[in-house]
Order: sequence, then structure tokens, then C-alpha cells
Amino acid sequence: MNSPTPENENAGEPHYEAGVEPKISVRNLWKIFGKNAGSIIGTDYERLDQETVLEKTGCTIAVRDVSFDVYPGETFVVMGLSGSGKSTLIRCLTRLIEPTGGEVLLEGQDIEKLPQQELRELRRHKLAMVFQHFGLLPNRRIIDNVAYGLEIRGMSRSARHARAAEMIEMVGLSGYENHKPGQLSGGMQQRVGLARALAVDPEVLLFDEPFSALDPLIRRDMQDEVLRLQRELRKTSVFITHDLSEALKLGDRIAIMRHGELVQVGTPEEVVGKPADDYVRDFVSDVARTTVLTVRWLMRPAEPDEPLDGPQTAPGTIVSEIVPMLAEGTAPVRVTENGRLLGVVGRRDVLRAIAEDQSDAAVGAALEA
Ligand SMILES: Nc1ncnc2c1ncn2[C@@H]1O[C@H](COP(=O)(O)OP(=O)(O)OP(=O)(O)O)[C@@H](O)[C@H]1O
Repeated sequence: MNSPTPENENAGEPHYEAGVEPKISVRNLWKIFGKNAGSIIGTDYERLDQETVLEKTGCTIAVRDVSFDVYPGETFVVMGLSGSGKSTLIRCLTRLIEPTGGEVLLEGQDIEKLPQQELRELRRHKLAMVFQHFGLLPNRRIIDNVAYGLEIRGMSRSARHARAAEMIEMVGLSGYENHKPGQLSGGMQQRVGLARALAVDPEVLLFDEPFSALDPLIRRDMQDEVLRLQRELRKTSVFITHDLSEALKLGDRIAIMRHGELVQVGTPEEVVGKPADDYVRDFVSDVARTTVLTVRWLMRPAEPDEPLDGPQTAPGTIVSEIVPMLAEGTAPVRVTENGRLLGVVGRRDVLRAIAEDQSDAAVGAALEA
């Protein structure tokens, strides 16, 4: 994956090697709820805001003309406030909700055109979903819950139990195979949900606000678990959340949704460093930029009298990670790529960024001194 640059005018364009085909392509997708939903697209109503359309037609535009690509191995996060259309969008990807217009292509295949039987096969073999409310079968043991998707596929009991045991171990629940879901905590039940989704070895994992109901600490554990699994398995994932910090932590790219539309699609760094509009700017205003932005955003050419014997780092290093390097000596950190010096970042540069984060007059004044 190529790193984005602050000058990148195409924020949200995929930063993937040329020639890699997207796993999922969404093209001009619409979902309108209501009696005359089909008659809205292509008329003047399609440009009106949700409230006006509802008032005039009784229809709700839940997803409006949305397009994006998700690349193999990518975690694509869709983030937005309640009612922005996230759940509707993710359900359109599997046709759990039928789109009103547009296309969803999975590996180039238009899922809208699939007959029911093929759609069922696709849901069983290529996709797996992790839900907020776990969706576990309460009377079945954990091992049978995890093996459920394989059972539906007709796999033998011994083979599916072997696979399920592997997945249970992977999510750290060995020893609980014979428990019932009700005997496990919420966090543990969500691990079962994850193991069940992974058991079928899907092409694409869909997460619909899976951690929203969990306590903050458990939630953090589960996010770390997803990050770890993603590093190991590199599954293509679409992850829905209304939590910005979760989006920034998990997403390779983030799509920010508002009133059914995508306001910005970009890497966490782009969304925080270069918000597309005031709405996104407001959204990310509380984020400590030094924990998201990389040194690429801060680096500058070296001054003629600056020493160039400081520590080296790659342009993708998060700014906060170079603080200990700067504490060691006075020379600026050299940002290098393939042995080439791209720029330097000194103490003042980092302090200035921290001051901006904190709007801390004291730090600002110290800088001026
Ligand atoms: N079955 C339905 N019939 C009518 N309107 C619906 C239906 N489902 C969703 N909507 C409307 O579509 C819009 C988007 O809803 P959606 O549930 O997709 O948002 P969301 O971002 O997932 O919200 P939340 O985080 O609260 O689940 C909302 O205005 C909602 O009221």
C-alpha cells in the first residue's frame, strides 16, 4: 500500500498497487424506503434533503448515490451517527435489503443479478457477518455455534468440530467449547461470534457495530483482537461503527456517512489531517492528531545549519512514536525512504503539533520564547 501525502488531492482514492481489482465495488447505490421509492431516482426529488423528501413523498432516502471500492485484505470502516444509513448500506451489500438503485459487485459479479439460489450460496460461502447482538443460538454449545455455518454447508460433524475448535482457540476461548452462550460474558460471546464468522473462511467479513454493546475495556480488547486477526488473516472487511476512535484504530480507510451520503473516504490520516468539510472537521476536532498523523505530514527540508546525524525513521511512522527519539538528542529525526532523505522533523515541529492538539497556550508560549 502506498502512503498518502498531504498534497494528495484525491483523498479517498485507493492507495493500492495499480492493477489490483477491488473485492467489492459499490456503484451509485441508493436505498429508498417507502411506497413510491422506485420513482424518486432520476427526478428532482433525488437532490432534495431527506426531510423534504419524506414530507413530500413519504419516502426515506437511507442511502444516496454511494460509490466506493474495497480492496483485498483491506479493513474498510463506514462511520456515521445514528440514522446516517450505515446499517442499510451494509445490508445492501448482501441484499439482506434490496437496493433501490445502483450496483454492488463482489469480485466483479453483480449481486443484484444473482438468482436466489446463487445468492444463498454466495452468503454461505463468501460472506460472514458479525452482529452487535451476537446472534448466537442459545441452546447450542459454543462449539456447535461456531460450527454452525459449516453445518449448513453440509460438512461432517468431526470435520466441522475440528475446524471450530481451531477457531475457538484462535479467539482465546479454548476450554469453553461445551458451554452455552448464556454462560459467557458479552465480550466472550462476541469472540464466539468472531470465531463463527471466521470458521467458514469467508472472502469478506462484514461487521455491523459488533462492539457497541460492550463495556469500554472489553471493547478495547475486542478491537485489539480484530487488529491481531486482521494482521494474521488479512480478510477483506467492512466494519460499521458510530465511534470515531474505533474507526481510526481499525480502518485502513474510513468512509464518513451523513444523511445517507458519503462525505469523505480516506485513510485515518487523511480524514484527520485533511477533513473534507466542516462536518468532518468538527467530527475529528477532538482527535489528538499526533496519534494519527505520520511524520510525512510534519517533515520539512533541513535547515542549512541543522545536524543530519539524528535517528532515522520511515515516513509512515506515527508522530507520537518519534517523541522518545527526539528526547534522546538534539538533532532532528531524519525521515528516509529507500535510503533517501525525504525531510526532517525536529523537537519544535512535534511540540507545535502537540500544542495545536491541546490548544495549549502555555506550550505555544514556550515555543515562542
Ligand atoms: N425499514 C425501514 N423503513 C423505513 N425507514 C427505514 C427503515 N430502515 C431504516 N430506515 C431509515 O433509514 C435511515 C437510515 O437508517 P439506518 O438504520 O441505516 O442508519 P444507521 O446509521 O445504521 O443508524 P443506527 O446506528 O442507529 O443503526 C433512517 O432515517 C431510518 O429511519
